[in-house]
Amino acid sequence: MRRIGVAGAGTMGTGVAQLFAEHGHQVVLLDIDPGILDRALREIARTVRLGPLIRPGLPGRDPQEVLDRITCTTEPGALAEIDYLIENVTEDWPTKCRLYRRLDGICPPSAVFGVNTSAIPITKVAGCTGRPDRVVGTHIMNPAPLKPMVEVIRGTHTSAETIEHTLGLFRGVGKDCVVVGDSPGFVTNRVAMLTVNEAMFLVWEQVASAAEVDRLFQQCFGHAMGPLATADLIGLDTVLRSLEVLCEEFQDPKYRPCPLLRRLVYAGHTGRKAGQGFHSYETGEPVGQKASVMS
Ligand SMILES: NC(=O)c1ccc[n+]([C@@H]2O[C@H](COP(=O)([O-])OP(=O)(O)OC[C@H]3O[C@@H](n4cnc5c(N)ncnc54)[C@H](O)[C@@H]3O)[C@@H](O)[C@H]2O)c1
Repeated sequence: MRRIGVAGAGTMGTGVAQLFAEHGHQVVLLDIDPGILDRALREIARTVRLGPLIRPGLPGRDPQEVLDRITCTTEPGALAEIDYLIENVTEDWPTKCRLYRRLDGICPPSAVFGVNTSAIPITKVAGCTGRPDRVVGTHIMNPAPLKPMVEVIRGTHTSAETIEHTLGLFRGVGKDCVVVGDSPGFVTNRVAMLTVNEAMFLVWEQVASAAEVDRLFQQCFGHAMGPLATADLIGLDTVLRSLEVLCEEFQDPKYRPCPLLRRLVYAGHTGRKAGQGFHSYETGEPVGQKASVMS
């Protein structure tokens, strides 16, 4: 059993806290917003309760036992005794850098910092700390309790010991890992963000509707979800920020975000978490409706 600090209780932090608490770890869950922490606990209770339906074959768990392992806080000082941090705050460089500088002075020097970013280089994050050898990319897929693979990113200074420690931690919660080198977007998002952005341009140019684009990917290529439903699941605000990071880091306009993506984010239609993105989720399931801001 380890003490895991989880920073950020949004889409990713909620799933990461659940994953570690379900496997018997003590979790300290940090966010700046108490309302988001309350929502995270409600969501974890709901998902654990539905576990046997969502994950057939896996043992059912008692939601209260899982919740009892999670301590919520808005105070970074509560992470003073953790063994391992998994950071999932907003994909915004000043926000992440400020938090790493603060936590570097709070968390034990031996603690490893796992960076769950979509695109920011791990070596850049490590530069905000005095422990660059103990900073490693832990790109966890969404939803964290369900996806079997973690992309582990070795920054310039990440030590072999930190990589081994990280692989052991994730294997212990049932995840497989692939270790890759450092690059903006790593392997997965350097490719995936281009794909989802190009799919958005197809809708923007009225070549096809969002539902048609997704159906083609599902039925021609056998993908479980099309690129626009995937973008909705990630969160369109996070997709936009990730494309901006890729554009800035590579200085390559091929990553310029589609104007339709910006418009949806400005309208608050950030995808599944908002009930509306490229698809509508008001009934709990995508129906492939056109968002009004698209026309
Ligand atoms: N959504 C995905 O599918 C996905 C997948 C892998 C990685 N990521 C990465 O994970 C990170 C979080 O993404 P998300 O989708 O969960 O975003 P989100 O917007 O749902 O959640 C971010 C949370 O961070 C909190 N936060 C902001 N500043 C904070 C601070 N200083 N201290 C503590 N909490 C703070 C916010 O209140 C919010 O609850 C991003 O870096 C993103 O790129 C996202």
